[in-house]
Amino acid sequence: RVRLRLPSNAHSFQFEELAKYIDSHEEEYVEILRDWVAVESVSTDVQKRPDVERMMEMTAEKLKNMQGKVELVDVGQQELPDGTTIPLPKVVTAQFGSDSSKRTVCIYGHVDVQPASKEDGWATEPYNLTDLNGNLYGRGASDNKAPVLAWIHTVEAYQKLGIELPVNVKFIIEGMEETGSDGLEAMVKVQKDSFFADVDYIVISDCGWLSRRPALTYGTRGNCYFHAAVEGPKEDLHSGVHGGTVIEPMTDLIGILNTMISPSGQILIPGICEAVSPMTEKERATYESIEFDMEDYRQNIGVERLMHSNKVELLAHRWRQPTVSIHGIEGAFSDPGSKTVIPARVIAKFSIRQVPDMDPKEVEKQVKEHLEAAFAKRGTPNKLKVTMVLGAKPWLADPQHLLYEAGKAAVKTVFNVEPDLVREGGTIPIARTFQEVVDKPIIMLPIGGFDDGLHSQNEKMSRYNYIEGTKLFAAYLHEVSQMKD
Ligand SMILES: NCC(=O)N[C@@H](Cc1c[nH]cn1)C(=O)O
Ligand SMILES: [Zn+2]
Ligand SMILES: [Zn+2]
Repeated sequence: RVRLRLPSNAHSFQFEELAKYIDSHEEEYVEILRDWVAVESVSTDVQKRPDVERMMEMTAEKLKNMQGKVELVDVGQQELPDGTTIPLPKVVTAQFGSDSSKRTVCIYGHVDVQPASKEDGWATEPYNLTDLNGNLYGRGASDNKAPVLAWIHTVEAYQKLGIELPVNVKFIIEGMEETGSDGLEAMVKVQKDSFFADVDYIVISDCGWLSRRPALTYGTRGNCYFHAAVEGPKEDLHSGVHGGTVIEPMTDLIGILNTMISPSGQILIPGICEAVSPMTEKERATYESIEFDMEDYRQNIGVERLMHSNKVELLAHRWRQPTVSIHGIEGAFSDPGSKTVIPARVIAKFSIRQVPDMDPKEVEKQVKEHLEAAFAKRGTPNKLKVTMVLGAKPWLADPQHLLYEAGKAAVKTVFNVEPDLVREGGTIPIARTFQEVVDKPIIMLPIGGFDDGLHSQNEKMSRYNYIEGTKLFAAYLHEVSQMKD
């Protein structure tokens, strides 16, 4: 495609006007976030699938009302553990502008959320956006509904002010990110030469700052998610009547889970740590230069002691080392009160965050072999089945790329500081697919706060980050249009 090179003053940038418009629409932006948070679009719970579908419809509606070219793309069926299938939520795509003399930026985001209930220990109702002391509390507020809305409001602000968009903007918004972006990889492959054909850059705003300083993100960890099922008696048993006569599935399960990681956090599964690319001196120096207060971090997450006592080690273990996390056990008694039961079938859910140069296929083999050997050693008559349900690879970008220079300039415009260049411990499962299939540069441009409580109780988005973040996006589109490549 022949691209017309524009003189650098071709789009005189009206940042002040945009910022004023955004400020004056704050309450409207909060109200739409309230409507979005009210939708319990939990992708991990199939009972909530109608809510996820409704959320996708609402997203499409909003974009259609802005005269975008919008599609709700069918991405097929999800196979459930019992072998039945249900339709996956549709993926929303939208396009604003198709001027071949301009660059095209594709914004990715998601509008599904992690589960939440007041009983988990929330101070407020998780699906009722609560406005307290400058913070907007609600499930999905930061991850990822407010950032998606901030991008939509950015385009809307340009439109409403009659300022020409400096770049063409595309959106791809999904409703299954929190379970591993089911169906999206296949869709990206199918649409590589259609929807993605004219995309120059991909921008993702589904992560957070490291501190109060704005950040640009150049890496995410991947994730291999496992289910380990142990099956024993045909039904649950009374632990008084039968306890002492059967080898309990839960005892076996806890026993093998305990072989994966040492008390000090060392992964004990052979082959996992050996695959990790060693830290270079340059990387070490970069980590050393990052302003990060370990004590603030410790207090913020509320632990007595962190696993690492120096900043470089701590950041490395958040960003570029694997970790094993045990999330829960299905079939185990977990209600309040006491029940004297021997559960007949229990399924552990655990995951291992992935970093360069780990390979999920290898990890699957290593985990299965390790757990099966540990199980065999127990000499139990129970049955074990280990399944890897997600194998998402890590993503790493070149922070020297012009996209990051544009990010620095936009941060400077809005916040008048230099951003931190950071990596992210969490996973955006589709990031690596974008990198490999679409093969266009990606930047992660976060607006979430370091203390937003993603996936946790009392998740929030501050009004400050929501509004200033919208301005950041408005400035970023301008900076991308001005990049000299
Ligand atoms: N905001 C990104 C995020 O929270 N992603 C999830 C994705 C995931 C990984 N494994 C299963 N889902 C995360 O936990 O990192
Ligand atoms: Zn997210
Ligand atoms: Zn999330």
